[in-house]
Amino acid sequence: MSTARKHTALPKAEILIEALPWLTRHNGKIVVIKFGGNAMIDQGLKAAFAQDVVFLRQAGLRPVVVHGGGPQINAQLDKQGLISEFKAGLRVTTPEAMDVVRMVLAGQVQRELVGLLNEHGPLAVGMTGEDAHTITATKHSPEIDGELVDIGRVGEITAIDTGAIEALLADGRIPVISSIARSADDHHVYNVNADTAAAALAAALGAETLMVLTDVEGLYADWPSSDEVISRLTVSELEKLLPELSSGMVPKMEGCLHAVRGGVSTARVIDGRVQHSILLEIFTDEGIGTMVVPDAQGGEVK
Ligand SMILES: Nc1ncnc2c1ncn2[C@@H]1O[C@H](COP(=O)(O)OP(=O)(O)O)[C@@H](O)[C@H]1O
Ligand SMILES: CC(=O)N[C@@H](CCC(=O)OP(=O)(O)O)C(=O)O
Repeated sequence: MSTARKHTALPKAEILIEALPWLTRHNGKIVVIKFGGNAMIDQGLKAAFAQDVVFLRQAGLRPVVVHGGGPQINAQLDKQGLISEFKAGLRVTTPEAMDVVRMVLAGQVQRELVGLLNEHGPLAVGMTGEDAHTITATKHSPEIDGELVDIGRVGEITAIDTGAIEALLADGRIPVISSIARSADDHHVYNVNADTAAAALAAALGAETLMVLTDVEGLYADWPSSDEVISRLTVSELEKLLPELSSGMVPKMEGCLHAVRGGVSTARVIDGRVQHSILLEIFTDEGIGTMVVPDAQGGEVK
């Protein structure tokens, strides 16, 4: 090799070596990555997301993707002249709306992500929570102002069967999961918030990390008046903060709490609008978003 080529290759070798302790520590670990519909802004970002996920897989981790699609569902409901309404942060899902949710999540968003991942090899396999009893739910009626409210076909998760996901992981695949559940009570399918589904899957799979990609930098301490991001907090600190949070952040942070309480080592909310945010989060010591850790590891609310 010429001296000039050695010179340009050396910084690249140093970058790879810097990642070695991290790669060694996380080898074989499951990482659940939730890609929010609001973070799927353009083709470039989606392609970079796919590259990051494939990179993790090729580096020896076992990524599982759970995707959202709220804005994409809104657009399709709009086209069909159906109303989009949210209560307690959840979509009021009539039987007609459920058909649209299922079509958009499983037939559109999931297919697109599977396609992007599979540009890198025969890796991704798409499924919904309906498949192989992966997610079972019962009808969810949230309490609003002290009253139980009927919001239609919205599911509350009652059981997770990780068998199909584990079989795919054992086969070296990347499962890409839509947040739709089957019901054990009736023959209907139910709409589950994708953050909630990702967190429940992370806990059930014994994942090392849950990463939630969204359209903000992380959890803001005093939203919307300030954009100061809380970089790290413990589950107890998060629990105290939960009642103050508003709509979009509620299922995300409840999910992070559930995941870490369920044994996941860290749950992170990161900015999916930043290209390669997954790799940035992993390869920078302090991370780029908000990290939720168990109480034993201590935190700081900034
Ligand atoms: N404390 C907070 N910190 C950050 N974002 C917040 C906070 N409270 C509410 N939000 C809102 O939550 C939104 C993210 O949730 P959501 O719209 O459901 O995204 P996604 O499609 O990624 O699930 C942000 O865009 C912001 O408007
Ligand atoms: C019950 C409920 O609200 N389900 C969500 C499922 C999709 C989702 O969660 O998408 P994001 O992650 O992009 O918000 C919905 O219908 O919008």
